[in-house]
Amino acid sequence: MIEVQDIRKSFKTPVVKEGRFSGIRTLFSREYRIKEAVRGISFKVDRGEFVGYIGPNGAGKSTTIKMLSGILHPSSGEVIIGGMNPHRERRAVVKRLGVVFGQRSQLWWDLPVRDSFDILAKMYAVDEADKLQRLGQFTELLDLQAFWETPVRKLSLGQRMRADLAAAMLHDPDVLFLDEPTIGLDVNAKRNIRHFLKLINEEFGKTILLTTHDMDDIEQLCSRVMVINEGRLSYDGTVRSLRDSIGLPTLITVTFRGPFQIPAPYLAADEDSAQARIRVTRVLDQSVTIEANRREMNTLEIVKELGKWGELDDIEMQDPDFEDVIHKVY
Ligand SMILES: Nc1ncnc2c1ncn2[C@@H]1O[C@H](COP(=O)(O)OP(=O)(O)OP(=O)(O)O)[C@@H](O)[C@H]1O
Repeated sequence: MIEVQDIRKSFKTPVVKEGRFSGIRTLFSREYRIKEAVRGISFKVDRGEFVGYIGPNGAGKSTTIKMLSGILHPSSGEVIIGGMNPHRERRAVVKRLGVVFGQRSQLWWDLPVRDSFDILAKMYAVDEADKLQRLGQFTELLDLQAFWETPVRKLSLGQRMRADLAAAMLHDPDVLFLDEPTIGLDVNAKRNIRHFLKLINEEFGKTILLTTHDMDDIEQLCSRVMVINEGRLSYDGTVRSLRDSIGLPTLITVTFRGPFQIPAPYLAADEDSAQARIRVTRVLDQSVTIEANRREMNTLEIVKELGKWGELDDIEMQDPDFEDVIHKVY
């Protein structure tokens, strides 16, 4: 559905002059700085995938999304969406794309929400019956009715984001590019947006590329995640294997039914010994909490080992916090 072949994007910006009349001198300066925002990225996204596209500030995420949606022209490389090039066949591609930039609305600021939808329906040549059918669906899913007649500038951020998402879906695109759709939202509003995104991916089969700084978005929505760092992809795979590859310890708390005995080497966790693959971090009555690295020992091995210490009654696992995993990747 999306094919990206070695895309690059450099920005040329004038070097800012210091001192008196700096503005005017910068304007007429011939000195430029080249910023390589995207430095050769390739990937494919299949129909129906929900892919997270993450990276630190300034990594090149928005620049990539802008190249994919045809807003920016790559300095080199090629983008193909649904078999078409977004620059050469802009009109046809735009019909198959929905784009949401969380920081900026595509709705008309001073007009009631309803009017923006009327304009968009005309722009995308959505016929009246389809428009009404989709609006009915979105109104129900995103509760648009409450602010249907309100000018966009008076909407809360959560309402505005719901309206923007519905607007991006009005022409029934196959592919959605979402750049920070949950930015600045409270817990409840985020949950509503995530619920909607999950639904349109799973029930309506939309292919979604999601940029976000909220790792809960990624964990709850994406099966696959791509990490961009300084303009290059540094990871492309499942969220699960990203966790595992980073090798942060999993916390496991076991409760023993009767007496139990922790072998001495596990308590005196010596980093170099083989036993250090399991480290006891807390003992409280019948429960023992250990840290183990699942890159070194799989779950079954860990449980087998713990079973030698006493009769197991209960076991609880806590994966490393995804924020911590990502912190290591960045
Ligand atoms: N129009 C532009 N002119 C010059 N430099 C630009 C332009 N757009 C982006 N850049 C630079 O390119 C780099 C990548 O920017 P981009 O907005 O793609 O990052 P990002 O990963 O989306 O960051 P963030 O998470 O902060 O939104 C940054 O150094 C940015 O300053």
